[in-house]
Amino acid sequence: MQWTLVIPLKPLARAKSRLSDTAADGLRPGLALAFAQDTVAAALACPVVKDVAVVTDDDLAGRELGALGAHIVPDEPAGGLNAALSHGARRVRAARPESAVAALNADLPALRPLELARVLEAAAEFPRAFLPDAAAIGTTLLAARYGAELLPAFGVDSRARHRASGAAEIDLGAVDSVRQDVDTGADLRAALALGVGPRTAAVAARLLIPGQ
Ligand SMILES: Nc1nc2c(ncn2[C@@H]2O[C@H](COP(=O)(O)OP(=O)(O)OP(=O)(O)O)[C@@H](O)[C@H]2O)c(=O)[nH]1
Ligand SMILES: C=C(OP(=O)(O)O)C(=O)O
Repeated sequence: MQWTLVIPLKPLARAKSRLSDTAADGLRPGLALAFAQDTVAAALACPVVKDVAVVTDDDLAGRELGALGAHIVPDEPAGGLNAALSHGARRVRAARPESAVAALNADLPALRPLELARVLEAAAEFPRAFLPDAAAIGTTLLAARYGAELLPAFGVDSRARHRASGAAEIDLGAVDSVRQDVDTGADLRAALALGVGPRTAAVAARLLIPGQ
């Protein structure tokens, strides 16, 4: 099964506010863009990913991620993360109704294409499935096969909401790179320890990160 990924991205100037103690205001938009670039590049290199749609209103991010090969969908609902994801999934299926779609966070700078493939192959066993984040509280990926609606419920405590919605929880070892979202300085250190993509590595080298 081949998947279309829907990746949401906030305007860079407002992104990653919880990293303000790790990256100064002047560096944070570039860091958020680097996370998104490394996430999109790894997603496009995944053998079971057919294409990637990024839902964003950020002009610079749209240009840079479009140059990597993503389709850019404007965040027309402007109603937050879940509205953006539902909109992206509807757009994908308006063009190709048979699409298998999966929402993936844009803050996975350590993402490895073959780990993503294992997660999507596991998701293909269920109408809807999700992967909990590294903290085991949130979600990094929510998948819906042909015939199932995505019904995204991301945000604080989304693991419990996705489970309650009937989506199957994917329980796989050795997929840390798909689970390691970066919200805090501690998350960034964990991602650096896993090994991040080249754009994040270049920006992170300009930050003073204790323990690095
Ligand atoms: N298109 C779109 N994407 C969003 C929106 N809100 C959040 N996202 C994206 O959804 C994913 C998870 O978002 P959060 O972790 O809640 O937000 P963040 O900007 O990454 O970090 P914080 O500012 O620290 O909350 C990231 O890829 C965000 O860029 C939105 O309103 N529209
Ligand atoms: C939006 C979510 O992630 P974050 O922890 O990045 O806010 C989520 O886990 O549903």
